[in-house]
Amino acid sequence: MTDRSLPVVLCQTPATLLRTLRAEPPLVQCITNYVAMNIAANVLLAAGASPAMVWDAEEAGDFAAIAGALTVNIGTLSGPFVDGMRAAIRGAEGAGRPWVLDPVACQATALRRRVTAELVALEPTIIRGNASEIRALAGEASRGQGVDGRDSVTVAEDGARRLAVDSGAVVAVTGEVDYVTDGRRAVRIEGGSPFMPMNTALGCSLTCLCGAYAASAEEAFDATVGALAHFAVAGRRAHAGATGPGSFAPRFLDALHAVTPEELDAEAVIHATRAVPA
Ligand SMILES: Nc1ncnc2c1ncn2[C@@H]1O[C@H](COP(=O)(O)OP(=O)(O)O)[C@@H](O)[C@H]1O
Ligand SMILES: Cc1ncsc1CCOP(=O)(O)O
Ligand SMILES: [Mg+2]
Repeated sequence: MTDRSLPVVLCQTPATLLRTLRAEPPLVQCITNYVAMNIAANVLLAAGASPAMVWDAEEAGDFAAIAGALTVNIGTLSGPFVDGMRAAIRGAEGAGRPWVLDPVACQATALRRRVTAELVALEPTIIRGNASEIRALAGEASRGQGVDGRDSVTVAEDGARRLAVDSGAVVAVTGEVDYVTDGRRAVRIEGGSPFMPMNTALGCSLTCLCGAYAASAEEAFDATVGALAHFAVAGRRAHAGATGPGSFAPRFLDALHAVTPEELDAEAVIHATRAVPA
């Protein structure tokens, strides 16, 4: 890691968290969309975690109580999904487990705005979205086009800080350079690949990986940084041998699997920054 002030900002480095994740693979309940289910499950398995795409309301609450973490994604929203989300969040909270919200395309329709507002009020541990989604959640103008972000991470940083303070969640804004804040601390993470936004559901998969890291982390901030650093390092490695989004995809899975905890800390480019602007 490149920034000497990081030990002040992070209690547990990405390597520490990845070591624990691989030694005791966490069961992660992922309520995600139909596009992402298979892709995200493979991402979690490659990274070293144990995914379960369980969302029906009849069992979602019971399952959340036995999982290490829950992730909730509104990508292919419908009434039954929302019922499952409510039940799972109740189960996770009852069991004291962290849960992560992915507000896919939350700016796009009245239904998405309403459901996202309800979910944020239920106090997610972590919120992870692209810059357009985070700007919309923060009450700012969003240029998002459906599920795709069209804003820069930089313009979403102020909103992310306010959202973190107002919601109590750690907020991650992803894009070319990622930004993570809890309203007090903030870091930027470099890496990844321009082929990543050309592969559907990688953001959704990253949200699920945030859950995997949060399952055993002492702090949600460190867990979020760990998961994003893992993606950034694997993405940069995979880009090196790829000729386009198609050849990038299998290389990315291989890289998620191959990176060791020591290599993760050595290759991650993480910079601490001021959470409160001067
Ligand atoms: N231009 C880019 N260069 C490098 N990495 C990127 C780029 N755009 C997105 N990523 C990475 O892709 C992953 C998914 O982020 P993003 O595309 O913002 O989410 P979403 O798929 O939800 O819109 C993150 O790890 C992010 O850092
Ligand atoms: C294409 C699409 N349509 C509804 S959900 C979804 C996947 C979005 O995935 P991501 O937000 O990770 O790009
Ligand atoms: Mg997304």
